[in-house]
Amino acid sequence: MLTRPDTVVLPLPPAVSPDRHALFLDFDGTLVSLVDDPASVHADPELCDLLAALHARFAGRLAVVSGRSIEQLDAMIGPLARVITLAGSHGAEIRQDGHLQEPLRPAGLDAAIAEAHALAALHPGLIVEIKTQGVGLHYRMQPELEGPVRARAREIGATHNLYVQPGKMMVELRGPGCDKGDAVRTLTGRTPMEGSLPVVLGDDLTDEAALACAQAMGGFGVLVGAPRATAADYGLADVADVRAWLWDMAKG
Ligand SMILES: O=P(O)(O)OC[C@H]1O[C@H](O[C@H]2O[C@H](CO)[C@@H](O)[C@H](O)[C@H]2O)[C@H](O)[C@@H](O)[C@@H]1O
Repeated sequence: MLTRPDTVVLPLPPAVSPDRHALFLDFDGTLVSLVDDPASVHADPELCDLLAALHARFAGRLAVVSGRSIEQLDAMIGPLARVITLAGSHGAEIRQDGHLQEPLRPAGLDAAIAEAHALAALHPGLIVEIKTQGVGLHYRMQPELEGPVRARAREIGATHNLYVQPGKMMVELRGPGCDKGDAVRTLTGRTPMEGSLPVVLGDDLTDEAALACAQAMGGFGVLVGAPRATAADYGLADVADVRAWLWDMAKG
């Protein structure tokens, strides 16, 4: 539920404690800045150092919870991705201690990918992003395509029984039935996060389920970016502020 109206400037988050809290961090727009081409994103050395420091300080009570697939997170983050807990594909995939939990690939996904490519063939600025559980249509380079692309995505989703996931300058077709809040609930029910209060940082609509979950479980959510309707209690302005706040938490 979006409990905060879109005009409210949220306060800065309080400090969190490794003894009481678990950290759930969104990736794009929270840990790394948004760019035109989703395939060009990678975790820079400072971000890898930060995640490693948080993983150590919070004794494993850290997860990256992303709309990206775990396959993509592995490629973007590198070897450290094998060490930290990951929830990918908007909560559908979870990997912890080397154990991967993933649903079946959605039945209609290959047909949806073919239709996404057919649409992109008509619009050179449209990027098709193929993921293990979904397909994204990115119009950041041609924002005027938002209306028609979202309309076509709704048609493709209805035809192939796929959930239409809106995002920033993109829309995705993915398997239905899970969200990032489910991933937060699942992980906080397991060692080493069991009993911890979840703290969720995220910027996009897909993060709202996790932000609401954190608040409902006695933790809190932090919205990254400009004020908007949100379930988060706190806010940070941008990726640089997120990293600075997280470094403070990592150093204690
Ligand atoms: O949950 P996240 O980790 O934030 O993933 C959400 C989506 O992020 C990516 O798209 C966004 O970042 C792109 C690269 O900066 C940008 O071009 C795009 O406009 C943003 O929406 C990713 O490509 C998607 O697959 C994720 O679902």
